[in-house]
Amino acid sequence: MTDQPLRVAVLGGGSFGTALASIAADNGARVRQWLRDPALAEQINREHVNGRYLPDYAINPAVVAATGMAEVLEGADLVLVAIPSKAFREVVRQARPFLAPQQILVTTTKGIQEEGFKLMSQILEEETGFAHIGVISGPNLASEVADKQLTATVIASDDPETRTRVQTALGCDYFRVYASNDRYGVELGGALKNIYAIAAGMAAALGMGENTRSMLMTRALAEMSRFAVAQGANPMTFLGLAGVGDLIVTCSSRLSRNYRVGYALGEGKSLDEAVEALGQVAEGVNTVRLVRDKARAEGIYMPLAEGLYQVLFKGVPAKEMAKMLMLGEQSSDVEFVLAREDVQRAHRERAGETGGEHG
Ligand SMILES: NC(=O)c1ccc[n+]([C@@H]2O[C@H](COP(=O)([O-])OP(=O)(O)OC[C@H]3O[C@@H](n4cnc5c(N)ncnc54)[C@H](O)[C@@H]3O)[C@@H](O)[C@H]2O)c1
Ligand SMILES: O=P(O)(O)OC[C@H](O)CO
Repeated sequence: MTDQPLRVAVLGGGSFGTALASIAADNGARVRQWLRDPALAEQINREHVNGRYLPDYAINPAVVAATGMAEVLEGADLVLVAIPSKAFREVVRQARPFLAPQQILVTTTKGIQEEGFKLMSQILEEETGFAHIGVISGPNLASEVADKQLTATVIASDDPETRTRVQTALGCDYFRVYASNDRYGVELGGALKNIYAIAAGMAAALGMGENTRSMLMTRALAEMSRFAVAQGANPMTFLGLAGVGDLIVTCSSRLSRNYRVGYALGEGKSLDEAVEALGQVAEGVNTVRLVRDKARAEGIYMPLAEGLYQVLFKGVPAKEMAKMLMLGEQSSDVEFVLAREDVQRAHRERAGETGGEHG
């Protein structure tokens, strides 16, 4: 009896979906990719290039693209869903009639659904009720993955079969796949870092230096962890690839779409102009609004998210906001070591002793 190759289906014809499809094919899987645009599907099949999203990289010729859900999903062992958050549920619903419970369903999408503040793996679970559900997230700029630059990612699932099958399907000599059982933390990290990538792009366009970038990234990590703890997630996950790893790459690279939107805003473009010039989805624009609203509703201190919200949606100039943030509370460096409340209490006590002298 011969071993059947793994059968992988990728939903989405964007840059990351395409890069992952090519890796799976490099590893010997039978790969089918679903996308909406018949001309792009034809180009992938004929020229082995995705001219719209990854024009400069060759795709493994074994990847077969198609616009029919049924033919792509038929017999698939592993389904990777790489669709922007706004269309994610709609596409999963389209796929649902062709899915089966033994399949492994994995999201790569770093975004949040507004209704119910749902992460994409929660949507996979709600729409299918299947047991094998996971999340891929990490410092993974798609064009670098397509260029076979040495890269690492995380597969997060509480299901060991999902973790090991994805590690086998995608792990190779240029792409390492580390495992986590904190699906919520890994997924939340991927969504939250997009907010701070916009801020980092903005800071770069305003000519701010390396100290500023380092402060921004580190305070972003503190803010992300604070939010995660409030949502019941394990903040330790943010020490890994899907937390600090992804934060570093997305806050440092012009290859990041979120960083580029921030950069355009820092150059004085309006949000509409910045998004239009990008021509792709920067998930952070929507995420900042959702996270800021949730933080306010739940009383979570998130000055960076609030400041960015004011710049993006309320017309506050980015430079003004940076100045205001520098005059905000000087709280604890690492809140797991020294609680923020302890710093605040010490300031209040000192102010009481000195009759309000600045602490
Ligand atoms: N691009 C990256 O570097 C990268 C890296 C890691 C993770 N991700 C995440 O993976 C997800 C997918 O990213 P991507 O870069 O592959 O693609 P993308 O976000 O640019 O778009 C994905 C694809 O979805 C399609 N699409 C959009 N709306 C649709 C709809 N209503 N119905 C059907 N298809 C629709 C687009 O046509 C495109 O082919 C993103 O949400 C992103 O957060 C991206
Ligand atoms: O292009 P972005 O900003 O969506 O970021 C891409 C990836 O998330 C980087 O890991």
